[in-house]
Amino acid sequence: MNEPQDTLEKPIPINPKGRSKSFNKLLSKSWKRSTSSSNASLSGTMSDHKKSNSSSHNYFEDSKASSPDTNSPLGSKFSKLRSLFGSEASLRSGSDEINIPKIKHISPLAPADDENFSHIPSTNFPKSPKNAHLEDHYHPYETAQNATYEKQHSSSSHSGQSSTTEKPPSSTSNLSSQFKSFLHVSNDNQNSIQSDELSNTTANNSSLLPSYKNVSSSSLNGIDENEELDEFNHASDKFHNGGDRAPPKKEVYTSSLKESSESSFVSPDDLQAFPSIVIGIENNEKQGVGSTDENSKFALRRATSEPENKLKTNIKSHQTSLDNGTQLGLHIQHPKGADVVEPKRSRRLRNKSFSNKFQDIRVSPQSFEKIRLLGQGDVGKVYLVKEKASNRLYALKILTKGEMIKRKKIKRILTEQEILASSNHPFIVTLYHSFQTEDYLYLCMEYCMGGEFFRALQTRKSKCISEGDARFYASEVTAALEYLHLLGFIYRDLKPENILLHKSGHIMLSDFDLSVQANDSGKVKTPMIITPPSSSSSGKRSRSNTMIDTKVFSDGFRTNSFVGTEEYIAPEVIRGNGHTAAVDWWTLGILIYEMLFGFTPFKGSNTNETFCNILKNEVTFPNNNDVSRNCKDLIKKLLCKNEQKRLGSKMGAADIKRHPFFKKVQWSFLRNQEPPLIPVLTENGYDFTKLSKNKKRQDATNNEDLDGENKKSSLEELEKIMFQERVENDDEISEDNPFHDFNSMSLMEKDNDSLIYGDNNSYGKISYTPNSNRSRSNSHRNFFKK
Ligand SMILES: Nc1ncnc2c1ncn2[C@@H]1O[C@H](COP(=O)(O)OP(=O)(O)OP(=O)(O)O)[C@@H](O)[C@H]1O
Repeated sequence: MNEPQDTLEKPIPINPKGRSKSFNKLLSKSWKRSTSSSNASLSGTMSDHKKSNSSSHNYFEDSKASSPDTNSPLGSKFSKLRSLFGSEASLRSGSDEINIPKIKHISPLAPADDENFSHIPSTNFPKSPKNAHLEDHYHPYETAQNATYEKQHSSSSHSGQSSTTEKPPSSTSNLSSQFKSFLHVSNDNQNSIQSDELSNTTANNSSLLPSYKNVSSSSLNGIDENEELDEFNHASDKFHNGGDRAPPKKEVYTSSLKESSESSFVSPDDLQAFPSIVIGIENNEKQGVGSTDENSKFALRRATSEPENKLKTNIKSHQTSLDNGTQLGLHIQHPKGADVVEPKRSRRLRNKSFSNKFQDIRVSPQSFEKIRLLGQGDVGKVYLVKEKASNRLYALKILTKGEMIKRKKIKRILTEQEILASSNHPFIVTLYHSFQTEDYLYLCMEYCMGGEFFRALQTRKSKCISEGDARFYASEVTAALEYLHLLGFIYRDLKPENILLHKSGHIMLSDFDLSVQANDSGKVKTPMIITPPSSSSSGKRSRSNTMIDTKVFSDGFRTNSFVGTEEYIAPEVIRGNGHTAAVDWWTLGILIYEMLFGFTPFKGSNTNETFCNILKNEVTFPNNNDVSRNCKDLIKKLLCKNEQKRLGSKMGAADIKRHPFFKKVQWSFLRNQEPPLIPVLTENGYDFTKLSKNKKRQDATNNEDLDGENKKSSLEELEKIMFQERVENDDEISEDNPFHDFNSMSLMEKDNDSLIYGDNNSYGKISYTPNSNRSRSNSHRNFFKK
């Protein structure tokens, strides 16, 4: 059944310096060091932060201190905060991101073709030692193809990319309601088209793409791949030049919720949105944690969330497709109609775009019992906890308010909450509760038992995986990014550390604190439904290949922040000319490369060298015949330094999904794919928390002034407070509180699939076992060979 554990490599402890952190965090830290002499402990209660008033003050010296609201019963409470940050208004609007001038020193490393850096001779660029041993991969055919493809791409110019400055997160209500409405329609229609897709996919694929076979074998057949790539490049040309675009007026969903009755029509032919109705293999028996039954399949069920009135209006029109879905064995939440009792929502929550999913807070810190520390970031810790009442396991992220104020991370957490709360996607971690106390913010999320995908990679001998397995993870990441882009968010921090593994082995994107909301104009944007040109002589449009232009949601948006993770950062971010959602497609290219080869393509011996390589070097591939031409072509197109020619820059995810590398992927059924490996909690596994103990120790437990015992008791003291403080309800938070926009709320749970606590497990050690249900063609064996 499973291959023995000893085929796994013991992961090497991560050198804290070896693996780069999200870059914005590095910059904030160095900037902070040069501007502040704070000696306050980096984590702790607000009283700790009182001590650091003088140093914190530096950050807000331009702000006018607001006088304490002596009339307010909450005045005294917030005086603690005020003493730290002066004007809360300036805090809320203040950018917490470091602008590019901070790193302008690297600009001489920019490529010679960039007009800003044309004076730098290219010979001055140090060669990455990593790249030095690599085969220079300039296959004449590929080079020619790339040239043709890029020429084709560049022919359709980018208009409307005006420069806008990044603004604090605003309500996404317009966009979100439109999108949710869109998704709602698409979900239902999705059901009706899925059966068609099932029967048509093979036919369509075979008509569009000449060969439909195992990629590992097709990789040996250069001719087939050349044809596919030719076809893709040719189709791209037609596609991007408006070739066979569906007429937008008639078939495109054009409206927000307000016009639900007339606007809910979308031709089933034209939809291939990612459905939020969950399809999957039902796991009727609830699995206890610690079950090591690798044959168990877990459905990734999500409650669909729709405003009740919308559901009622559309019940009739969608009943048929819902029924069709049921026949197909899909999990569909049938609306309860008249029985629905409106749950209580605070006034503030009612104004939020995600208010249909959440109700007033139902839990408090005391509702949870700490099991263990899962990890920690700059301003907080993530604990594995069990909810006392239900025995369910969750990951509870606890962030220290004072620390967030000092590090100007308030905007970050608001964005993170907004994204987690707005999302309803199988590959994005579910937020169950969020709340705040006097000193802390809490995000209670789905516990991703498999931990970081990065750790799973570390257990491979060569730290890499087979192409088939890389395709699996890349397709799930693409779907998650597509969804985020549709919501109007740019993720900006894709890397294996931020991809968590669900107990089922599917991915879960997490850590959205570097994300940005691209559509802050309040303008409702219209998703374009596009049908790519058919290669068949009949010219009949293929329904399974119909795509949505996700780029429309961030059109015209550019932001100048310097964010990302060193080895994953896109050239346009380094150049500082602003960047768009295309940065996410760059990072996807780096991720696929790292999955395949075990290292990133531009890593240098120091930050400057890495940036230089990113700006100057073309991606090269090790002499590795295991990787197909299609795969290399995809990576090259994603790692195109010119963001306007980069794959994904025209239609967003639709561009990527059409690439021949993904030709076998059935995008609507990603959740039904068998993951290459299943995480298992077992005493024979690895304790990754211990491995990463050097990572980001920023808190009181790392205070050099404390010895071992004192550190321990200091942490225990803090944890006591974290799990004891009283929840502050939304209405208790005054408007001048910097955390006013952080909602205390609970998900309206219809279907909670969280793990149940079992006390026979330490929850400390994880191993990854091959999925015996994954077919041979999915090459899980290769995964474990590596
Ligand atoms: N839902 C979850 N399930 C399981 N483990 C999690 C979950 N969320 C976070 N973790 C673990 O906690 C660690 C810290 O999470 P966090 O979101 O703070 O990310 P970070 O990037 O390390 O920190 P930062 O907040 O500074 O970005 C992660 O690296 C991960 O190992």
